[in-house]
Amino acid sequence: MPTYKLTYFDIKGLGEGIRLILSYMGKDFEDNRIAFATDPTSPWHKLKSEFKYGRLPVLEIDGQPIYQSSAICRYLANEAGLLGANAWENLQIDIIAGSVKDLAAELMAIFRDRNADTKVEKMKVFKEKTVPFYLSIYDKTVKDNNGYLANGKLSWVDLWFVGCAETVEAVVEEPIFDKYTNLKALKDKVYALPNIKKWIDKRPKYRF
Ligand SMILES: N[C@@H](CCC(=O)N[C@@H](CS)C(=O)NCC(=O)O)C(=O)O
Repeated sequence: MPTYKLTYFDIKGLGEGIRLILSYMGKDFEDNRIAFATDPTSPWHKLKSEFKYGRLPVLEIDGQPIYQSSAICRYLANEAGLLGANAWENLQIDIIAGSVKDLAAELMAIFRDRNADTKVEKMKVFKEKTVPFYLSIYDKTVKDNNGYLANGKLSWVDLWFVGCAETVEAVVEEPIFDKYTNLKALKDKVYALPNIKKWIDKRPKYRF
């Protein structure tokens, strides 16, 4: 039985989908969390150079580090049975995953902004334009895809999206899942999966 150690920040963000997939697989994993802070004086900045790409999440499998959230998800999904059935189906999953990363990157850019004024302005644009742009696409996609983001069935991108979207919801301080009802149904369905429900019940509570 391989050992799993996930190092990420004490947020959901790009790491929660990995926690959800490992939970779905019924794997025990070490949930190593680092205080989320982006300023140069934070503890993370002392640790950053210890990680090959200076970014998290990093998953260690039997001590072997692997990088890039979506690559990690895809790797685990192979064993979890959460990939598409063929190259075309995997393409549909990757298209959604790539766009979720674009959304996450926009949010990270705001976190990294050291100018208080531009930060407020960028957050306003994120909340009023960026989030509705992506979420209305995903909501319609779920509606047209039998209740899932790709291929009309559960895949790793559903789990990864739900984890990221919870962070977005907390950051914009608006109940986005109430507004986008197809996404709310997707989240409820994912959280009702028995192993995931166990994780949700025991996971640490963080603001985002
Ligand atoms: N492409 C990477 C992006 C990782 C990334 O940007 N992680 C952010 C947190 S969500 C991070 O490590 N930020 C800290 C930093 O850049 O110093 C992935 O998908 O894993």
